[in-house]
Amino acid sequence: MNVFARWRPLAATKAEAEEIDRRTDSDSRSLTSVSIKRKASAADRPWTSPAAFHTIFDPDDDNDKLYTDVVAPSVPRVLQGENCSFFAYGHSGSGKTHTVIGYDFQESKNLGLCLRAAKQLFDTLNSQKGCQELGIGLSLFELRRKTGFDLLNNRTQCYVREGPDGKVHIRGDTELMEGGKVRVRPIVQQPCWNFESFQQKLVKALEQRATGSSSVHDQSSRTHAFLQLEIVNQSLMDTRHALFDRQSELVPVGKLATDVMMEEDLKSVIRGLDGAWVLNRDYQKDQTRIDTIEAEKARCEARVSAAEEEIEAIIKSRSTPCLGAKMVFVDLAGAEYYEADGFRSQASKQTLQERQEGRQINSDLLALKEVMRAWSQSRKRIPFRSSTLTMVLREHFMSTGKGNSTIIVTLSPAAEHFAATLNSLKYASLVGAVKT
Ligand SMILES: Nc1ncnc2c1ncn2[C@@H]1O[C@H](COP(=O)(O)OP(=O)(O)OP(=O)(O)O)[C@@H](O)[C@H]1O
Repeated sequence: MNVFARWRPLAATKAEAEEIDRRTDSDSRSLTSVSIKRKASAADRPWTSPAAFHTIFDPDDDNDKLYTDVVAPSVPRVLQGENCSFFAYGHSGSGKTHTVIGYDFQESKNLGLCLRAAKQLFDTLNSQKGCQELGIGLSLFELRRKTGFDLLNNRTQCYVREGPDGKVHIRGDTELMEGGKVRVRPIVQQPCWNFESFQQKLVKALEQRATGSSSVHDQSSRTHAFLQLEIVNQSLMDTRHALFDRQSELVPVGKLATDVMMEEDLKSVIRGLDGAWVLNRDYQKDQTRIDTIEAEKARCEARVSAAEEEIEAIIKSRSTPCLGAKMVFVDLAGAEYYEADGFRSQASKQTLQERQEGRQINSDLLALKEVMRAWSQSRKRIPFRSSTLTMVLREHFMSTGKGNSTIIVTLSPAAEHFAATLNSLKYASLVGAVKT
């Protein structure tokens, strides 16, 4: 994995008056290591990371510089059909949201990485022959504990489930429609055909992002936010909708088939005098009933498979290689360090629920680190199931080339955040220094 680090500027507050003493060293393999110590005093021993970082950005480097060095080199690969991902990792308040999403949506130098990427994609697609009909399908959801919230669909609650095909699906509740039809909404993907509409939809959706109290500040994003940009055309969008309709048809039929089977199984046994279950000789299993519903289920499954194949065919027969390519940006929830100095005062303001949430975030991040390490080393067993966060990311890791994943660790230079900064650097250097 490519690992970058970014120091944010000191905040103009009393608490951030003192700065961490830090030094950057490049080694012969062009990867960089960093040494930090709490104070400039000679008595304080520095901690030095392994050579694990591509670049360490200074507080003066703006989002534009980061985009040019970190994300822009991946755009030609996306245009060739490859998937890429970018994760922002760091303790609460270190600058993840500023980096990935940004807080200023007007000034181009301050745009978050995802918006800048969308801008470059649109500029390139508009200037290339045969690409004018392409757009970006935007999905945006946040993950809080084990539940997703679709920010492009009024924060509809979604659930992360592994399907019988072994794939992980994120879907809302089953909705009852007019005429008794049901629908199971997947995460919404909004097609955007120009940058302005992409920006508008993103900014509106971000208004729904949840904030809460972290051990550092009160306006912390206590969720992992996933932004996916997929290159789409109208025909791909239409076929996806057809697939969702067919999946919705399958849900009640599949449930009915299970119910019928269970009912018939239950009727065909009775409890004997000794309490044990024995065959009910007075009941003959209604095999015709079972076969009828199983045949209906098989028909629905075949319709789902046909729609899936149609999507595959559209992507395979693409006249432009980038159709279906994805860029994923993840603004991870901030790691929490309760015992670290500097965090105690704010941490004591947190509710029990917020502290439990903080522990859940830490365990998600630990699981992610293990997945990244196992995946980078091409290990046979990758522990995707160890958390909901890694389950959600499974499909993405499986479809992304090794060189196409990037982690950006964001760091506070304030001495009072020393312990948290040290932890973030240790985390990132463990991922970055993996021998493949
Ligand atoms: N590189 C930077 N340049 C200027 N300001 C920054 C930078 N990084 C962060 N900030 C500012 O610091 C504050 C905290 O940043 P941000 O909200 O991005 O942190 P975070 O890591 O996402 O926190 P949390 O995990 O708690 O949501 C914001 O006011 C942000 O504008």
